[in-house]
Amino acid sequence: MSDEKTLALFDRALAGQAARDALRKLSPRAQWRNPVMFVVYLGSILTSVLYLQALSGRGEAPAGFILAIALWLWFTVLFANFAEALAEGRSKAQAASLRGLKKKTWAKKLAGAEPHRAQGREALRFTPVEADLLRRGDLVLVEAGDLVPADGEVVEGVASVDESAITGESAPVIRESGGDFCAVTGGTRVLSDWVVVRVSVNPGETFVDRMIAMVENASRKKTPNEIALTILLVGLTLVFLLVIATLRPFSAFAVAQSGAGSVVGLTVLVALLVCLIPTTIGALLSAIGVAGMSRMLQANVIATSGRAVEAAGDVDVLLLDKTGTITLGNRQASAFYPAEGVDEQALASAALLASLADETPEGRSIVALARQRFTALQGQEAPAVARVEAFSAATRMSGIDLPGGRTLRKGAFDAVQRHVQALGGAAGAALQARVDGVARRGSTPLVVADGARLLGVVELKDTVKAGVRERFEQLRRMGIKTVMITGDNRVTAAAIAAEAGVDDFLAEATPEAKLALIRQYQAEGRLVAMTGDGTNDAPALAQADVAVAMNSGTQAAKEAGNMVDLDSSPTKLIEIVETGKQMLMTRGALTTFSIANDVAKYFAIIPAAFVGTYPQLAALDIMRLTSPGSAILSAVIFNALIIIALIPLALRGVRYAPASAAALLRRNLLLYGLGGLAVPFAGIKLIDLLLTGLGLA
Ligand SMILES: Nc1ncnc2c1ncn2[C@@H]1O[C@H](COP(=O)(O)OP(=O)(O)OP(=O)(O)O)[C@@H](O)[C@H]1O
Ligand SMILES: [K+]
Ligand SMILES: [Mg+2]
Repeated sequence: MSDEKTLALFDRALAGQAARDALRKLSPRAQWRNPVMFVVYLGSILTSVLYLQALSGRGEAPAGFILAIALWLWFTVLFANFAEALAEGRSKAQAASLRGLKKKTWAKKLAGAEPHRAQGREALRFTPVEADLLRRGDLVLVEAGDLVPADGEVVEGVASVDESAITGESAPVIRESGGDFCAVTGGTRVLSDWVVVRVSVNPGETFVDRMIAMVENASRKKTPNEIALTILLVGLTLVFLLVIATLRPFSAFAVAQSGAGSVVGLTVLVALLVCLIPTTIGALLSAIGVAGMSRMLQANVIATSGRAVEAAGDVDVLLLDKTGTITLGNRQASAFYPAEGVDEQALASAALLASLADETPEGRSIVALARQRFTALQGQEAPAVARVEAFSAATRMSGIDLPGGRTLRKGAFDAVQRHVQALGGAAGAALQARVDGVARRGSTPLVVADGARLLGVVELKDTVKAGVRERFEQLRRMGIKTVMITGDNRVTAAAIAAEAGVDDFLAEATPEAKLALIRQYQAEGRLVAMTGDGTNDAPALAQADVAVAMNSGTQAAKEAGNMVDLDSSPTKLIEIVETGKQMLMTRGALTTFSIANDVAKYFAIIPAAFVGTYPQLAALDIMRLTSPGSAILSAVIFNALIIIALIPLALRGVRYAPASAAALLRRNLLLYGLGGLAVPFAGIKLIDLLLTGLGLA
């Protein structure tokens, strides 16, 4: 995404909108959602009523004092609303720039919903329709220069697509049918060739729409950590409510004010309550959550649940796919190794036949290599095929059956061996050495069988991505274990794992094995994160705590995940984990600050309110504030202003450096704990001096 998304913290237009929204949120229904601030809200109403009462009663001094308290309580509520509205406004602005993709475009809708194996472009008949009339399952033709009219999957053809509208990367990407890179996003542009796309979502149900709805707080459910914290805050609030209620008869301050006791006394108690309950974190909690979500959006990740963002902060096991995540992924055939007594061309020809109907990148690369090495195979057309066996992660094999019973297969050695033995053939132990030789280089060996005969091995080269090793180092420092998962054989997996520097790996993994591994880690109480793009990843993505589906992946993978990475870059998982950690740390830091800064108010309000009855409380009056009234008013004013002062920190998040959790906790407790204790003393004293200077004390 382009950089306009990194909005200025107090973007003027957004601040204005947030101020208006803050007033709109004054409705009881909206206020009720935040229990701590709801108490302040009730306090504001109560003191406003008390002010009116004082107006009609004797002695005007208390009325002015009560009005000041009431106003600053209303400000406290408004500042809290403003913080939440500002965070939501920023996220909406970001999400809206994503929604900007939905340009009004036309679509070339094909008749029928099944991709007829067209004999090329001219066989395709289409009718132009409005893009937002398309429905899930429709087939559309997208040609070079066309905008992709809706999110979908390529079911026919290969094309290069410019996804810069969502990734900011102008380098075109290949989107093709059959592989794990088959998804296209509405609003991106096809640059070359043509593809038939099956629309995968109805308008309004795209991930962007779901993100916008969630950000608009309509569907942003509170996350477990937030719920736990809210329960703590509500508990604290109730404790102070009880304390204040029992203090009612003792507030001699009221009595000291000769007779206006009940009205002013009650006001003082409300002021005391608001200053003692955790309003600072209560006011910012929601803003911190929304800001965390929008930081995810800044990383081009659409989180479909707040819980996923938070879980990202607690993740301690990362499952990474080998092909396409740790390695570049477009594994290419690089050599044919015929078995004893088989000539290379026979091997190449069988491998070619077994791959003519194979849409995977591996299959295509075998056809290309065979044709490039043996011109005789150039013209070889697909024979009359009785049955195509498509590749699946379960069988780890693919091929064709010819009429007359001849079967051609290619795939993982163990899988093809079982296939050949089932046909009564030999296990081909002689090939084992060749297979291991290829695998030890980190390449994937595909064994080819013609009927019950093993013809030899095809080498599929793959390379580990640059920078992967350092990223895994960084994750280890954050206490996160990396595990490589691959359907590939053990020897290849071990070679790649050693080169990439992962902590552990699972080879010959079937989708069930991946699922079982996640469950096993979760049973040990760990939170598991994984990225996936293929349909075979769907069950595992559904099970993982943080499941990032590639935007280029299949719809099934995206539905199963709880995050979508628009850049489809598998190492994005690391950034996601860091953003999640940062959000949890920010929440912890501000909670610490909030609790700490409430302590100082004891020294400001308690002596002021009760020194009449208990003269020995004067010992607490270390701030030497001007008068009981100004002490209480200064505390209430500080209690409101500190919310505004902490909004930038809540939105930007605390500075995050990958270090061990213990070190980070110590730093935050010192900084925000001691800071929280000290700042209010200075703040309240300053306000008191200001009030005195203004003759308002
Ligand atoms: N098109 C294909 N035809 C036949 N066999 C294949 C094909 N593609 C892969 N294989 C075999 O199936 C095995 C499993 O493939 P799968 O895609 O599940 O895992 P992978 O791509 O090797 O690794 P990863 O799980 O990281 O994607 C491969 O290691 C290879 O031996
Ligand atoms: K408070
Ligand atoms: Mg794969």
